[in-house]
Amino acid sequence: MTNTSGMAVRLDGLTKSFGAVRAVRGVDLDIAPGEVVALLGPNGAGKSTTIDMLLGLARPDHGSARIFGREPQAAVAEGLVGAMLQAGTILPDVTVGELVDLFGSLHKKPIPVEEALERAGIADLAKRPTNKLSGGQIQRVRFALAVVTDPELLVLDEPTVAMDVEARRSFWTTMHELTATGRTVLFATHYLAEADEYADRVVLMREGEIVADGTAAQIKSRVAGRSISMTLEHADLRRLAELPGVDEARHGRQGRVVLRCADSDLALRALLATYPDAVDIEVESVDLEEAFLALTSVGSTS
Ligand SMILES: Nc1ncnc2c1ncn2[C@@H]1O[C@H](COP(=O)(O)OP(=O)(O)OP(=O)(O)O)[C@@H](O)[C@H]1O
Repeated sequence: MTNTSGMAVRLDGLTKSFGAVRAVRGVDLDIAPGEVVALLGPNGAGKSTTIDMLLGLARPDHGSARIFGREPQAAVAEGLVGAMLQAGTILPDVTVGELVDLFGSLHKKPIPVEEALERAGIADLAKRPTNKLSGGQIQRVRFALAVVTDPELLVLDEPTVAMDVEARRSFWTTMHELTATGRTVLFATHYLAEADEYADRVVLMREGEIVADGTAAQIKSRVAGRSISMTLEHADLRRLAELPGVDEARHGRQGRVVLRCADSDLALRALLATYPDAVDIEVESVDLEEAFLALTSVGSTS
């Protein structure tokens, strides 16, 4: 049996430049077995370069990447890793079934082709020539190639990029079934909702560095905590802004008053003590999009 004890992924001081471009600047990241982690960041943040180094497709200038304690190439050769990358064409002049079979046969312990196609939701495409596929279907074939080796770790670079809403939903249903069996997943995405909904943990990158790492809820709360909105007659915004835990007070929609809070619990207690006539009170988290923009925009502090 394969020894897969220890961290599924361990990146230690990973650094890479392309000429003057410092693409990845000292990334440390541990991913435990069974975690589903989203790598989020704006264009050029260094996500693909990090993934390439993790898979042994690019050599770091400094630092190291390990998969279950092994060098990336060794882990890939052992079939411990399944990857779905954006780049790379799919072999033409074969059927989908033949392609997945060929790919599986290069590895030690492939699952049956039918099962890989089933897991990717393309059982009906087995006999389809690979040059007769839509963009979304090609993504699913890539996914079948990633799972046919029955890997412990799946690394997916923007897996749902060419899929419509329905295809995306069914893709994630399939992923859920896989992760329920304890597989580890690292996926890069631009869809914040996907990270929010499907990842146990979100790692935000900006300019080659990790700027936030936690559950989606923790990351949201990093950005100005929460907001409290209420109906309050004759509100004095200046005094409201001075309440403990409050950063800013403003008028919101439909005559409501909104407090942006660093500490919403503290602010709520102070609000109720000072303004008993505040009614219709709602406490809301900032959404991941606000947090993403705040934490990844150049010049923001983290
Ligand atoms: N082969 C290369 N040669 C030169 N510069 C590169 C190369 N690969 C990446 N870069 C640069 O390194 C930086 C990080 O790029 P990378 O592709 O890792 O970011 P990313 O977060 O994956 O972006 P995207 O979301 O657009 O895919 C960018 O400034 C990019 O232009």
